Amino acid sequence: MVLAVWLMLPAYLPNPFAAVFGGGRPIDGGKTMSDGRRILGDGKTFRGFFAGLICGTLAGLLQMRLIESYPVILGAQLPTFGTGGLNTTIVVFALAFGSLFGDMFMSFFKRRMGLKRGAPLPVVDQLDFVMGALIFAYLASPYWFSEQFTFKIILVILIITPLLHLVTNIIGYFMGVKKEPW
Ligand SMILES: CC(C)=CCC/C(C)=C/CC/C(C)=C/CC/C(C)=C/COC[C@@H](COP(=O)(O)O)OC/C=C(\C)CC/C=C(\C)CC/C=C(\C)CCC=C(C)C
Ligand SMILES: Nc1ccn([C@@H]2O[C@H](COP(=O)(O)OP(=O)(O)OP(=O)(O)O)[C@@H](O)[C@H]2O)c(=O)n1
Ligand SMILES: [Mg+2]
Repeated sequence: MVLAVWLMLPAYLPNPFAAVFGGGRPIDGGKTMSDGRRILGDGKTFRGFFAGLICGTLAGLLQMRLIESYPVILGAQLPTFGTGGLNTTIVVFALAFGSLFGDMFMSFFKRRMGLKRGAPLPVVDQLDFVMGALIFAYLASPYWFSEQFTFKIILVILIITPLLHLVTNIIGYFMGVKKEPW
């Protein structure tokens, strides 16, 4: 489980940071589509996107520094991101970007379904950013991705993420960062 969380941290962290620092100008500019509904909604802002992207990428680069001193945590040999050098930065960036993109991508469909901003869509809300992160991480480094994201690791991610998402959202709700605890 530690491996799964380690690999996903650059994808996990953007969303809470987007929630903390989000707000201001919405990415869709307030525009609606032919169905009369917003393209993305007020829950997707430039500030949240870039704050999440920067924090997620920095987290991954920090992990690369941490691994130099602590290559093993809780008995698990920690993997590096990517194949080294620039590819490492590209993979970390891809995990953070994919996480935020996946979240936005599903917000688009939530609006098309007539769901208001903040309305829950169970399973989708918990896994949209995971799908985005995995797709972009694969595109960034197919070889590294297939080495690290084994079937078992992906299964663990699909099981623990809804749990982590729920707990984090509840924490965020009580912190006043989220309007809803989901
Ligand atoms: C171990 C268990 C069951 C729970 C631990 C939960 C935990 C460590 C939470 C971290 C605390 C935290 C980051 C609080 C932030 C509160 C906040 C600002 C929330 C607002 O954002 C909530 C939400 C917004 O995204 P949304 O658009 O999808 O609604 O964020 C969604 C949450 C995620 C995308 C997943 C976040 C997961 C983490 C931050 C995992 C952090 C894990 C660790 C620090 C290591 C834990 C170690 C092990 C071995 C589990
Ligand atoms: N790119 C982003 C993503 C998130 N957020 C902030 O983080 C909060 C939580 O994100 P999320 O739950 O995904 O947004 P919702 O408000 O639930 O909107 P949606 O129904 O589109 O998911 C948002 O309300 C918003 O304040 C942001 O500003 N910019
Ligand atoms: Mg939401």
